[in-house]
Amino acid sequence: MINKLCDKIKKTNAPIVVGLDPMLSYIPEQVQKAAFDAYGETLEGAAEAIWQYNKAIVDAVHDLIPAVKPQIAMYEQFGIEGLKAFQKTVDYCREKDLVVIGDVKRGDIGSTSAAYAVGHLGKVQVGSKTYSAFNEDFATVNPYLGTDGIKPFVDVCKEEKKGLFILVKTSNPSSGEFQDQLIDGRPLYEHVAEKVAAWGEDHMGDSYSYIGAVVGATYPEVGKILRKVMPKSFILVPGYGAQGGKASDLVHYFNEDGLGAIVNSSRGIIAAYKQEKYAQFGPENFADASRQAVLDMIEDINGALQK
Ligand SMILES: O=c1ccn([C@@H]2O[C@H](COP(=O)(O)O)[C@@H](O)[C@H]2O)c(=O)[nH]1
Repeated sequence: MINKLCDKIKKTNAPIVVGLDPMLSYIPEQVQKAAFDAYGETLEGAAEAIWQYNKAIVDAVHDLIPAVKPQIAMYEQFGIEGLKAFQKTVDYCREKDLVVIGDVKRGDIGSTSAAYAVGHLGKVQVGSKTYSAFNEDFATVNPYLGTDGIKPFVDVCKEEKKGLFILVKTSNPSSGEFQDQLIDGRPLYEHVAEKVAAWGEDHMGDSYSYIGAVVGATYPEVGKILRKVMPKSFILVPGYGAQGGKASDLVHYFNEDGLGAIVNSSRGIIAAYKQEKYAQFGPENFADASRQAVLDMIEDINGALQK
């Protein structure tokens, strides 16, 4: 899967990932109305609205991008119906040949991590049969529990040729509270990054490891350091756009081969029609606004990389 991600980035010339983080408040009136007419103002109605919204956006942008990153929290808030919409979204994006990064941020003691890994990346055994439940290509994982919490994910990734993005330095304002704490004179995120590099050593694709890292766009100086600590790890970079990360800050997250990082934008793409810049599209053409926002993001990132 890491080779597919690299190939698709080269083919689209777009080191970006569209975050499918649907909130009802982003979904235009007409999409909500159609869903509520069919299912009422119920959890099922909400799930239908987010599914139709996602589908329209994916249809509008899939040819431009290598990958999507559905954020499971936005679906889980609607319970089982929301999770069904998550699954439909994952399946639809895979049908469109997109790499799917499940932003699920799992991680627990080993036996529990094994169940998470099976559910999101592997196959679950039911009697004599096996099923892929959610079937994402990559999942985000929290490393706080240490090696025995990560190993089950790595084992499933090896079996299935799938990958991980492990939280190393997150984009949020408070991320430094724990992640910047010095241990033996170096911040915790550097220690975690060394582990990510080590965990990935024996699960390599052609050029990059299947085991990648999350490093926020909002801490570019840290990104520059971590790129060197994990030269073979792909970096998933959230925080561009809505959280303030800028393309010019992201140049050092990439390697000299032009690969090694993939920049996420969620609200900035899926709710583009709400921005003044894309107001001419109007809510009825929300998916066209998203397409334009993707084109602008690609130009912005590539422009910075070529300078
Ligand atoms: O450090 C992190 C890790 C994950 N995220 C997730 O990425 C998106 C960002 O959404 P935007 O709308 O582009 O701000 C969201 O799903 C976060 O949970 C992150 O932001 N930072």
